[in-house]
Amino acid sequence: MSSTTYAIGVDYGTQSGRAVLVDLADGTEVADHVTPYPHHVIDEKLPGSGVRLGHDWALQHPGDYLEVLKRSVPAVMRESGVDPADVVGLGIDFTATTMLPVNEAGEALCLLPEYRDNPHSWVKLWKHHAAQEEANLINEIARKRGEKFLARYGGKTSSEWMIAKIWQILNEAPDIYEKADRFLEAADWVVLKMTGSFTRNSCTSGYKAIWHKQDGYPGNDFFKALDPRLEQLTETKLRGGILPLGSKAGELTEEMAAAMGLRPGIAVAVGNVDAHAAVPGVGVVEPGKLVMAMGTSVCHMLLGEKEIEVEGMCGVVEDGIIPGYLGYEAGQPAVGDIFEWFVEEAVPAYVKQAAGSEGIGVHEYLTRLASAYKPGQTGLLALDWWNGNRSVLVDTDLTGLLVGMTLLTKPEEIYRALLEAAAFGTRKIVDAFQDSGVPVIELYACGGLPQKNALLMQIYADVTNREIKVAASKQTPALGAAMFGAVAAGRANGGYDSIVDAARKMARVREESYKPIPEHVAVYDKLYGEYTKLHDYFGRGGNNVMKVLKSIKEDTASR
Ligand SMILES: Nc1ncnc2c1ncn2[C@@H]1O[C@H](COP(=O)(O)OP(=O)(O)O)[C@@H](O)[C@H]1O
Ligand SMILES: O=C(CO)[C@@H](O)[C@@H](O)COP(=O)(O)O
Repeated sequence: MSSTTYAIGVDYGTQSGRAVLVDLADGTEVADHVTPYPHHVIDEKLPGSGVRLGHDWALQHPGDYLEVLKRSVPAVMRESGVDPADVVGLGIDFTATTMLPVNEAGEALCLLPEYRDNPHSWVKLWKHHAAQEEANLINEIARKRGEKFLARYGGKTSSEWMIAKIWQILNEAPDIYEKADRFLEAADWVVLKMTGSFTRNSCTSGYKAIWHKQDGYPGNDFFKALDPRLEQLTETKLRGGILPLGSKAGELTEEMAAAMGLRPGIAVAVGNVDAHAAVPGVGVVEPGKLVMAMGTSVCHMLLGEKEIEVEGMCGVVEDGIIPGYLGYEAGQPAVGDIFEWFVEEAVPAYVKQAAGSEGIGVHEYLTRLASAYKPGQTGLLALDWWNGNRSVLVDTDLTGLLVGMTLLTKPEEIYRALLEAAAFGTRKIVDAFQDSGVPVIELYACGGLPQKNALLMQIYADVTNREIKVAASKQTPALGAAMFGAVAAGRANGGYDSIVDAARKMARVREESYKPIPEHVAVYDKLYGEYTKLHDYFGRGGNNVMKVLKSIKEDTASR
């Protein structure tokens, strides 16, 4: 090993996985490579058999995750020319809960011929929302029993999480439930494949599987009250030691080292959630700084000193983001995805042609036109619920809304209203933390959107009335994951002894930031008042039209 050492971070997103090779002295990203998942998001039919999937389903192929390791890691090694002997650690971050059933050997059930035609044997992606009934029951039963864990999750658990997804498998495919030796987060499965060790990580367990550092999982009596067949779940199919972030899960096996072009025996850190890995990736290791990981969805992370109940937060987990602090998380389950929907499904042909003839993308074209409007000038207001609401209402059955259209409304005005709606959704989250006593002083942004859309970032600053600093890294979660890989290796092996040390040396924000413009803030305050009225009316039971429409739609489809 030379005096320059490196770690690799692998970031598993919704559409693709990305490996980044990082210089541990100063966080320089020496090389990166993206592998789009060959099977994409599977939401209509199973590959091979063509078995059709139900409404709100979203699956992935676990083999795609290994493809990322086998294609992207050798690619960064090749491109950089770095000697594998100088790579001391590797960390990964993942979407979550993205989970799968495995057999005793840790093999994914969907990769075995006898189970592959059953959709429940596949990886359920975080945005698989078909376990909403189970989630509703978990919340109702927990509330009735006075389970104290509910408060740690803002009063509700989500259909995106582990227990609801497991229970859906039990309800709809009891044979798959039976055959599953364990249910694993995909993050832990990939770590298992690299090291041969079964580990679970404190981040996904805490935020997504109702585990608590002091209290453990809810008791067997709670699971029995859900369904007697679930009574032993945490001792059986969820068994396994839960390790804190930065722990070494194991060492890279000979076989995987050969496939990845690395040295066997290097430290592999326990898995982490993508958004959470981004926090040290932007250099945030103290309270008061809300980190927004902005892409397909937006996740909001904040450190605090005390465990406080905040309405609709996704969770508060001790050591869940940075050891020594309570890590708070909230989120919006669609942001970039809403803009994508508009561009793909609702933009007239003339806009696409105009963008094409200028040689720019439709997002860029609409953003340029939308930038010419002042706040409030479109006369439009939207609710950002195209994929439900994660915080503060925690309800995946809510849907999108747009108010104020006239015969003169232009596509770019709608696009701007959608950007503003996303910012209003974030303001709800900021206000919920601030009003509950978890201060939000500054905002930090990372992910794809801050690099793609300056108008969006200015709107976020204006709507929240806070300065927004942007990560210097384009791959913040991967950088954070690499930092945890370096911590798993330890200083004696060329890494770091703590994530705080690693973040101080390796993370940076850009020099320029987005500052609120007072005239915009004033108009957005008024619009936010109207957003809040719509939000409460449609989201807090004043008018359940969104749910009624959904149920009529489902009844009609099943007839
Ligand atoms: N110029 C743009 N303005 C706003 N959104 C954009 C733009 N270009 C792409 N997007 C959206 O960004 C999202 C992808 O964000 P990114 O951070 O790259 O991905 P991921 O969340 O999968 O990591 C997509 O939903 C896409 O619609
Ligand atoms: O749920 C979480 C984090 O808690 C995310 O993994 C999920 O929203 C997916 O994030 P991305 O949009 O892929 O960045």
